Amino acid sequence: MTAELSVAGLDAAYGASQVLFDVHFEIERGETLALMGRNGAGKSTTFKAIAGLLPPRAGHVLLRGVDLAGAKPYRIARAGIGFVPEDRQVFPDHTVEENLEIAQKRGPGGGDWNIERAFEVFPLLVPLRKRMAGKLSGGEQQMLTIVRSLMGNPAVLLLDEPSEGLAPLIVAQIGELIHRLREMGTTIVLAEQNSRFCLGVATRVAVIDKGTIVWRGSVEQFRADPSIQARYLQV
Ligand SMILES: Nc1ncnc2c1ncn2[C@@H]1O[C@H](COP(=O)(O)OP(=O)(O)OP(=O)(O)O)[C@@H](O)[C@H]1O
Repeated sequence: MTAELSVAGLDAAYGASQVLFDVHFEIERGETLALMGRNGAGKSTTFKAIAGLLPPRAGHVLLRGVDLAGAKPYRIARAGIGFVPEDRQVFPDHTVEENLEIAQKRGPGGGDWNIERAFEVFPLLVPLRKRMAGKLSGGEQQMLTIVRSLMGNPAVLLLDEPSEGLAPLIVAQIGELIHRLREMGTTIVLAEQNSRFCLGVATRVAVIDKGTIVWRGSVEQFRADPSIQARYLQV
């Protein structure tokens, strides 16, 4: 079976400074993979390299068997990789509805996401529909950026630290949103430092340390071995 997304031998650098070394992982359709690692381990850089924002120096990014490594970001997005960066880039002077409209297009993910469906599936957004995105709370903006990325009907969604900087109650709501997406069959790679959060929503785990994948396995295997957390995730 061809993996939905397969990353292999990925090297990436900022100028002369190489930060990713042979990053590799695979994800099957409908799975949620938690990419876990400390601050600075290389999670965001991995996503940027996959999404084409930092063209990789080497390696493959296969989406349903088609290699997208090094393609322009818009082509990668159009091919079906949706990326939600850490810094929640909403269009602040547009309403929630307009933010969703701007992103709406048919995609290869086979989904049939559109604005009306988004409001149906995520009713928390309904009362915010006419609000300016710049006036939303951090949690609401996070929810909006995730739902907005669905408007392109991606095959795979890359979520970079969606729980970061949010209050526990809001983190729980974001967790529910991701759960909901998973139940609907969305394929998700979730970069996180917050292990409690991501173990609640993920099916598989890959641990990255100093730009290299150091462990891969199921959530059950990860939970059963506290030494992994102690070695690679605690400060
Ligand atoms: N624009 C940049 N220029 C140079 N070095 C960078 C740049 N962005 C990140 N780095 C370095 O690359 C390494 C990996 O950073 P990255 O942001 O991918 O880590 P991360 O696991 O996502 O951590 P964080 O949770 O802090 O985002 C770090 O050593 C970081 O200092």
